[in-house]
Amino acid sequence: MTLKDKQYDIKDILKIPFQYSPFYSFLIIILKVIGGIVPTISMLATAGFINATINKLQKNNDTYISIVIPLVCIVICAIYSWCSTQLIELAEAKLENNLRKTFRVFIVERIASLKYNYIENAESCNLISRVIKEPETQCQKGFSKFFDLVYLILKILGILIILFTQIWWAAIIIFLIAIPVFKIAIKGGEVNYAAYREAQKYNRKANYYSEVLTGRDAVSERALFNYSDKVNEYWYSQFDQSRKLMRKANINWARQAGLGGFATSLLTASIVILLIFPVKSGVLTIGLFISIINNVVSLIPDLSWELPECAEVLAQNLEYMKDLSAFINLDNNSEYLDLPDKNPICIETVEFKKVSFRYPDSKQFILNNLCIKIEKGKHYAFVGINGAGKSTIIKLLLGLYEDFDGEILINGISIKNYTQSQLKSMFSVVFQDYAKYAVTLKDNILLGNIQENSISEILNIMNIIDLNNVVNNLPNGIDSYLGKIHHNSVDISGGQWQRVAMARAMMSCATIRILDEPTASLDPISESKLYEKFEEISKGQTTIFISHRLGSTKLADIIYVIENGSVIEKGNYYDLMKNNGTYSRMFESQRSWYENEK
Ligand SMILES: Nc1ncnc2c1ncn2[C@@H]1O[C@H](COP(=O)(O)OP(=O)(O)OP(=O)(O)O)[C@@H](O)[C@H]1O
Repeated sequence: MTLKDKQYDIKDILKIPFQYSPFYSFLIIILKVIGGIVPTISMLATAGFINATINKLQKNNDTYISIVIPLVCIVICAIYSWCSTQLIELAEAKLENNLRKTFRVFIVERIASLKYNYIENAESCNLISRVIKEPETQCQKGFSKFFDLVYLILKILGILIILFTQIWWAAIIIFLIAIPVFKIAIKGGEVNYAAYREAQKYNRKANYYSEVLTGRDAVSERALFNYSDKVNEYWYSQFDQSRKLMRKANINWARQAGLGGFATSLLTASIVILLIFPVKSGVLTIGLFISIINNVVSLIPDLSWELPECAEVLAQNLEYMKDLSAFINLDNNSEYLDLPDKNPICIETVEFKKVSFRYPDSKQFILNNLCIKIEKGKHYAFVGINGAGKSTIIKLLLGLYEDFDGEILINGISIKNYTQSQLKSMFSVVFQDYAKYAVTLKDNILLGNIQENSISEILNIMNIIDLNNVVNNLPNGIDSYLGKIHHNSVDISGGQWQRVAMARAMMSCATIRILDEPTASLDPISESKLYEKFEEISKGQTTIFISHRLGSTKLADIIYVIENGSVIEKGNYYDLMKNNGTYSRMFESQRSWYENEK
């Protein structure tokens, strides 16, 4: 089941749980609606029981049955209240769990199908992090609070109707005071969510600094540079901003709720005193008087705390629905969820024809009339200073951004005419910031092609890429957990992680293999050797590699030198060295790195 692209509102707080977990949603409604009627029945039964008992004791003119029936009613009501509380808790937990298994999965899938630019944009990242933060709890809470509200309204109405039949003006005053209390609570809920929304921006940053301060990824640098105090200042500043925003909202809310509570308490105390007169004149029976006092007093927490809390949570939920609407309406493409095509198209040529590109929300062109041609079976290298646009070329090639000027042709056909599944099957990439998954070595490699589950293929790739030495030193071979999370897991070296990332990319049947400088933690000679290996195992295949260390580019058939998003030089190593241009100058400045290489 999916959610439609539309504006979500109060109706959807009810619809979504029904859509994903109809049984438990229905159970919660029934239990809460009956629960709302029970206090009125209990109130009447208590009054009947007291009156019948007084009659029996004082005048002996009542039968035992008239005592027993209301007593049984009181006991049944008490049992129902107890049992329904337990059942509701259970149903709410089940509902939340079902929403976690369905609704949350839908949201996660939706994130995976979002256009790439939203993932890199700070504003949409904030929106996504708000929407993905326990969506199942948000929905369950909104739904449950709505029916808590129904429960409270039924309970209050029951008491008010009985009170109305005895002293109508008291009922009307209570009713009138409930309206502003409710309105204040709704306003408070909106303000609180707005504060939460602002606070989340700071929380995201605080969480990041907290990870730097306590996480295992930065452990070595933390010890070396001893920067904890400095980063702690960054963390505290973000945390403090968030805390102040939430505290301000909470103080406002508590002040308003307190005022409502004070007014309600004062009013109910006056009503109780005023009820003494109808009792004295015989208009109100003692049984009903005691029962009304009991229930009117119970209205104090209901009106001053429970009702506002329901309204506040609902108001917050409505704001969440606005976020959900904004999130669902972000441009997405369900094709992004497709797995790579099992029969990849063989790429003969890829051509960038006068391609210009700027990132969304940015004015600066990163690629400027870029022209490059990639032909089957050749090895290419992209070189250039930081920020020249090399990785951006790869992002466009993968179809991550579609808004560019000029043409990108694959086998002479515009890239826009290929499906995501086809594009995914054409290229395998090892990125600069490749991931280190805390799963087994085998799964680390298998993630590169989850459709292929062949151990022999994994072993073959590990052999080609010289990972066997690594495996021999692992406690459970390829089933050993890597990283730092699991007990008994092994953290391998930077260079070994790079080989694992390369092995993962090689699991794909793609016809073009791309290395986007994943070798930063290797020294120049090791990098050069790794690229040699890469070339060797990719014989007959098309490869592109990006590197700042030019020793590795000697083997490339064609080197493109990129500057400001355009090609400024093109040729093989010998052509470019003869040219005496940018490449040759860069190469000479690095020559000493390779002098000892045999
Ligand atoms: N998502 C983005 N939004 C806006 N600008 C971006 C984005 N990603 C990259 N840029 C900018 O685009 C320019 C080119 O970046 P790119 O990563 O393509 O360079 P590069 O040549 O690969 O650099 P490096 O060698 O440092 O990896 C940089 O100025 C960078 O700041």
